[in-house]
Amino acid sequence: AVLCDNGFDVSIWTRNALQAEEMNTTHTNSRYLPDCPLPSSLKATAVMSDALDGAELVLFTSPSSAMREVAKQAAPSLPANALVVHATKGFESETLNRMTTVLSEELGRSEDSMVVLSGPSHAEEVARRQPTTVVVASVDQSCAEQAQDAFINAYFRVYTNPDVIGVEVAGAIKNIIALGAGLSDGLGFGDNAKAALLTRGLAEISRLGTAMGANTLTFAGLAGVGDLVVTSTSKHSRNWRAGSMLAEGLELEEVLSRMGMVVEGVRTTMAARKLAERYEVEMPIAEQLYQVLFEGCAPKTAVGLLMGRGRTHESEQVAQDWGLHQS
Ligand SMILES: NC(=O)C1=CN([C@@H]2O[C@H](COP(=O)(O)OP(=O)(O)OC[C@H]3O[C@@H](n4cnc5c(N)ncnc54)[C@H](O)[C@@H]3O)[C@@H](O)[C@H]2O)C=CC1
Ligand SMILES: O=C(CO)COP(=O)(O)O
Repeated sequence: AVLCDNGFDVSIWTRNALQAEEMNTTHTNSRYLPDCPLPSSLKATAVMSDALDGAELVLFTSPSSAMREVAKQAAPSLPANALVVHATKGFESETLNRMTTVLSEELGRSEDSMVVLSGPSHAEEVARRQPTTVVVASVDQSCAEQAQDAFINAYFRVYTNPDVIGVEVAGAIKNIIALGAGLSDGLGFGDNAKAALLTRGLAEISRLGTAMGANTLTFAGLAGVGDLVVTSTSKHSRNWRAGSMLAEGLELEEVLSRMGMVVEGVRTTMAARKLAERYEVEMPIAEQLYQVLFEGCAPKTAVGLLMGRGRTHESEQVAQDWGLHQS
């Protein structure tokens, strides 16, 4: 919708021909974005090569679990000079790769030319043209600027950032904390608990991201604290909603089937546990979410374990998490 508003000729690909027909005829997507009219100039197709024909910019937005499969299908028809951008928030479960790595492998392009678009941007609000700010990150500044030029407009403000690792890690891990925020709210805990979860959650994001090579400052920006806040507090957030349903005592499978849309934080919790081990960082909130999601731990027990952790000294921890040296 943003690219249509900016005057581009936009084709959207879906594997579902009926959905393509609905988008072309009634200009709606009732299954995934109800009550949001789509631009009448948007063309939908279930034929990948038609969607990619002559494309100058290709935006990949599948769930992380489908990124490799979708990129594989796109590769043969991808125009050589098309700018590749993605807006997916997660890791590949099997390899723990970030999405730019998956795209680079499948598309045979340099990872440095890939762009990631991230930040606090619920689709429901963007489609209604409500003010939204995002980041486009690429190692190649000219690629980031091309994406910035394409997307920026009066209601969609786009910042560039060279820190692809930081932007991708922040976008993925905040979903775990948002699940935790939904659980906390669902359990009836208050604003104090949520503030603690967000603050200590940001410390975990920063700790892992920095160990993976990110610039710590990215976590203070839109892709970091910005997206963490929106996903942990918005009524639109699927991760938050999934967390609040878990607090009601529903089984994970039941929650996912009721959601009917991707809840990236679930797979990301598994990935984060492995990444924490690989990079030797502590992620106590992610670990407790793992226990609740996959090991049958009662949410209240998990909260008790978090609250009862060994005593520590905040400024030393903050300095470490944010890569600062204390004098
Ligand atoms: N919805 C939002 O507001 C935002 C979502 N994101 C990210 O975008 C990604 C996608 O999220 P949503 O579109 O919201 O999810 P969704 O669950 O609403 O829609 C996913 C779409 O992908 C399709 N899909 C699933 N598996 C597929 C496969 N194997 N091959 C082809 N198509 C497949 C589904 O049919 C559906 O059309 C996620 O990583 C999410 O974190 C990022 C920013 C905002
Ligand atoms: O990343 C998002 C908003 O920036 C979307 O979050 P949910 O997947 O939890 O809806």
